[in-house]
Amino acid sequence: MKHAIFQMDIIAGKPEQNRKKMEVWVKEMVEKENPDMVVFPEMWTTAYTLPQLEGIADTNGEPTTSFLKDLAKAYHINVVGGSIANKKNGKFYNSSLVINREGEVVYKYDKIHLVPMLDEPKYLAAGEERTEIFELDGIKMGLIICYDLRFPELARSLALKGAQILYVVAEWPTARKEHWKALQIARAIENQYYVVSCNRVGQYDGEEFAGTSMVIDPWGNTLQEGSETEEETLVQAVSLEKVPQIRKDVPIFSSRRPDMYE
Ligand SMILES: O=C(O)CCC(=O)C(=O)O
Repeated sequence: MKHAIFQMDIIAGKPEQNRKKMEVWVKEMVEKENPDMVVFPEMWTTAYTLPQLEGIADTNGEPTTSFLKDLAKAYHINVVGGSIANKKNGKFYNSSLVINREGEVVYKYDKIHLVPMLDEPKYLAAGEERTEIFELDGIKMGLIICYDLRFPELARSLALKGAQILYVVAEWPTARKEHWKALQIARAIENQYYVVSCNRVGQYDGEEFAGTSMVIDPWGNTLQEGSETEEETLVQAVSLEKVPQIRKDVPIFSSRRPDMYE
């Protein structure tokens, strides 16, 4: 499973321009790297322009869902579509979507942990649906959004449901960069799956974002790490045989004692 991860600098409040930028990037990537999967960051159509979402957020996932479905079909690639500001029933959500090579939406998720440090609870509604795993090219996967990374129960629940790769889409600030790295490595080691993340770079409203998108294997080795400041693409293939092997070598799932702590 070859990934192309777009560590993007987002044009604040300009969804059309960001979609255009994404389209150009996908076309280039497909020609150059022929990836199985492309991965985008959190809130990549608008950035954190939360007070101005009326008029620039999607409505019921549109137009971004159709845009990504067309891209997936045209280039026959899987798309972990980061997340977008999304208006539903009069409320704004931070919504993720995942699309397969046939252009079918295989997963939707509204961020359940809203981040107080970026004022999300003031402007957004929290998702109320439990996270689930999804499957692409026969591989079971999970997805979380940024602040969700701080809640190990969520990453563990996806491992227990069978995820072999955890995607983390983010706009994680530089101020807490060390947490970003350490938590991703911890989630990979404790769940013995791959962690593949996509964080934005650049600044908005005085906040600088940390880049440092990562691919971490189930042993906790960092296979790829993006720069802290530059817009760039990370390309990394992952081989899934490592997951059962490491789970056999260090059998934490059979050693667990949920009766003692749940
Ligand atoms: O938890 C953090 O420090 C950052 C979280 C965040 O920026 C987000 O969820 O968008």
